[in-house]
Amino acid sequence: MGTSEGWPAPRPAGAVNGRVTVPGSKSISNRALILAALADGPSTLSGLLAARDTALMKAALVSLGVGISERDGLVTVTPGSLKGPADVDCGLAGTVMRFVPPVAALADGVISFDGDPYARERPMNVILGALRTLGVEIDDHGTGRMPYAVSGSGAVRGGEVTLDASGSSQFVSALLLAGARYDLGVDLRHDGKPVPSQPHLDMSVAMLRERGVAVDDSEPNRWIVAPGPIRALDTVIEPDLSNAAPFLAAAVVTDGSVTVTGWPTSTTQPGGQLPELLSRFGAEVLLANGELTVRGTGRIAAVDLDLSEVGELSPVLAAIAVLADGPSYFRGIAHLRNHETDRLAALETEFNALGSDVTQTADGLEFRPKPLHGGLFGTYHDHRMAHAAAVVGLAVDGIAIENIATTAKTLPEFPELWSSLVS
Ligand SMILES: O=C(O)C1=C[C@@H](OP(=O)(O)O)[C@@H](O)[C@H](O)C1
Ligand SMILES: C=C(OP(=O)(O)O)C(=O)O
Repeated sequence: MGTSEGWPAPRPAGAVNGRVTVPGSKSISNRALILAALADGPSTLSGLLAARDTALMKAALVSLGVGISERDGLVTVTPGSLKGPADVDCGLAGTVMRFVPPVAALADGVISFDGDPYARERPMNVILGALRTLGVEIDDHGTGRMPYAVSGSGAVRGGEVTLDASGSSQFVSALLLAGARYDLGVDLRHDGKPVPSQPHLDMSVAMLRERGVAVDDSEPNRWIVAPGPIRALDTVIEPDLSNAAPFLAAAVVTDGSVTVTGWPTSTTQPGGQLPELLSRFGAEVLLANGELTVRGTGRIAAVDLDLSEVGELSPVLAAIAVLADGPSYFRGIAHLRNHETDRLAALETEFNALGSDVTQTADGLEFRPKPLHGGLFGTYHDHRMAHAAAVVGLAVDGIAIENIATTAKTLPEFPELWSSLVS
């Protein structure tokens, strides 16, 4: 697996038909870990994702003094008194680099943060600036980027802060998740272009409320988190619906039928929009008995989609769009330039290298489908670029995926799950 020539993407002879079960949601897992670490007692988490991003989150919390133990697939988190010094490796995980500094601010001591080389390119200035306004001392050598150190004094004043979260919803989520533990809570206002990824904001608010925290989000672009305890909660993590996307896309691009088990009846995950999005591409979708089935219909329809709420689905949806029967447009995703890589540039470059005609716009992508040929698809340390390559590889001979191991960020089993579904 993963030679210098890349991982040969499976190219099935016919339709892909099958069932798949995907592991726990990255976004819910890392929120559950943070909230359990800040809670008023131990919490047991079932179905927690085991992947690089969650391993980094667990290691970060343990280094701050939180107890985490695992038995029979259950993870028990026992809050401890948060202390430095500690070094936190963020890898390339937005949820670690954004969500942990507001927790580190509650520790007593200096907590230093660094990560993968590209992590230093991902914007942090908004969250670091907001934390300073809330009374936290941070040294980032004046860069607004990694590496940085948070000097905690064991408590954070909190209170009012205005920030521009148009670059990432994670700036807001980060402050909401820790905010109840600040002396004054937080009263957060967004001022700027729209905040992307509304489902992820709803996820943060819902998970806080489930743990007894009072959050007022009734006014647009304002979130008030009351100070108070975060209740410990034993919980079951939903499957990662964004990681289900490539498997469902396999049905769309091969005229097959794929069922994902354990589909929640209601969810705050952006993947909850997949049934609607995939039907826009012409697929038939059936959500019944806790399973989602997607069937290809012999036609991949061109689309014009605003993906601002569901940006992380864009790479896989782009792999469908390059195979569609006409030009497609993705809008509202300028912030993807701040993800694991500049995803707009990466998708444009890699699909065009296969013969497509994809162009970046100010806030999205335009696709003019062309016959594609094989080649080595670069992934830029981005799990979802690898997923996109695997999807297009179902329909085009000779696609190889560079560094398939990058899928370990959120789904280490991807190569095996993919091969067993599509081969
Ligand atoms: O809060 C979260 O768990 C996430 C929020 C989103 O970030 P952006 O708002 O930066 O896109 C999403 O893309 C990311 O994969 C996970
Ligand atoms: C943007 C993503 O990740 P992160 O949590 O690192 O921001 C993603 O998983 O698509």
